[in-house]
Amino acid sequence: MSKQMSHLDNIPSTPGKFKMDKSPYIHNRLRWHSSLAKLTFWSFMFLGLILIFFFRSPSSNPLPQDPSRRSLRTYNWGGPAWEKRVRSSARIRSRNGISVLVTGAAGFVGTHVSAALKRRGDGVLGLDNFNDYYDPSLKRARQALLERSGVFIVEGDINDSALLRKLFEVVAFTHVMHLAAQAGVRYAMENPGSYVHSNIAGFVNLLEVCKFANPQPAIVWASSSSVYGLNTKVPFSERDRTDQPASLYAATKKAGEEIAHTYNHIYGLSLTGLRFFTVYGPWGRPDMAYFFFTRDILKGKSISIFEAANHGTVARDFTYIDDIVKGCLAALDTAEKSTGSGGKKKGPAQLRVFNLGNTSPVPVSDLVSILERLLKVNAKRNIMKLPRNGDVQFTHANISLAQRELGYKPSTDLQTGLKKFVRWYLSYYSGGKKAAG
Ligand SMILES: O=C(O)[C@H]1O[C@H](OP(=O)(O)OP(=O)(O)OC[C@H]2O[C@@H](n3ccc(=O)[nH]c3=O)[C@H](O)[C@@H]2O)[C@H](O)[C@@H](O)[C@@H]1O
Repeated sequence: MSKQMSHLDNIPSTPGKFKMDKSPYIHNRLRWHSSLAKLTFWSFMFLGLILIFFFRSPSSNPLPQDPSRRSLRTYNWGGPAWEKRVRSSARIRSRNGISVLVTGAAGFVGTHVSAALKRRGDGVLGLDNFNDYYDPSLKRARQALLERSGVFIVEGDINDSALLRKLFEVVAFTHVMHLAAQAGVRYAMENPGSYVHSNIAGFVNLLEVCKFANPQPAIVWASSSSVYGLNTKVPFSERDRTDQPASLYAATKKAGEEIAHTYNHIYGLSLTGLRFFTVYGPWGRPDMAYFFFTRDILKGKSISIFEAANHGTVARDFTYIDDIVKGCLAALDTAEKSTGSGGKKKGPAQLRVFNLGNTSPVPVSDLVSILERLLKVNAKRNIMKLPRNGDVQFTHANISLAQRELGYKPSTDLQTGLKKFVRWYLSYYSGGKKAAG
């Protein structure tokens, strides 16, 4: 090795600069050639090893922190007992009921929608990968809640085509309520890959399986108010432009809407996208401001309240979960059948997008004041400039289309909704004994 190294040291880095005349090896060409051959051989070996390492090592992934990758672990599914649970959970128990595959069923909206469907006698089967974007024990608690009402959640990823095909083999779902997604606006800067994985690749995979299903299901799925991006005209209407997203999250939801158009156009899938406006309530998401503000106020930790340039107000059209659930069920109930079969379109199919908001934006500082009153604790407010990490200054929904077509009529104001949230929060975390994720 040391011998080779000495040769290596003597080989010029740029062959053009190699002056043969002055080389001490000029009289020993044979030895030099054999050394060169050895060097080439070892260089190739070395390169090969590097390549093997690069392609096999998990750290070669450009997004090593991607938590959704953990969801790619293999899940146990299949077998007669498993199929029996799937069938039983998806069995329709009321006249004119529907059978719905709910993706993201252990998520916030997914749990509430699954429970509501089950209550009215529809067949419901959940699917969730239980990733750890936020405290998975909260997802497990939601799962236990659903389990008690007879909803089985299959553990698996929407990117797993074999699993999805199997589910459609076992149950002829009439509808899919697609809520599995990588949520959160700010986290997209930390982990862009997880948004592409779930919101784009996962959605396409689901649509691919749905297009071949016989019968094809009607699909209702979660888009987002964030597609309105940097728009300044309020309230936001479905007819407004959606081509200036402020976050990768928003861009993936916008992409989802375009993908939905394509699958509707080519394969006759009936598709309804719901643009949710900052949904909150009991069993909510710990990554959302109202949730972690509550946790931090109770802990006496300071909270960051964003404001726009020149002390501009940052506001959200906060929408209570029960109103959102009603909108979701109405979207399922008014969804027309898909028209294709065997992967082929037979005729035009329904394609819809609706705003599901509350129509009354509330400044974030008012949200904090309401929480202070409900918690009877003063918040330590740290007013901060709105960071440029995906947040938009305000959202405000025009819901006349959803009102007309879905009978959607939100009825919970922020004060009432937060009261219900706080009651749940205090009982779930039993006075702060359990740490909120
Ligand atoms: O409506 C939507 O489409 C989106 O609503 C929420 O996104 P966001 O409205 O940003 O909700 P939060 O993250 O809970 O933020 C609420 C408000 O609090 C503000 N905020 C957030 C964090 C913080 O530390 N301080 C603060 O003032 C934000 O700027 C925002 O105005 C969800 O997180 C998204 O998944 C969803 O798609």
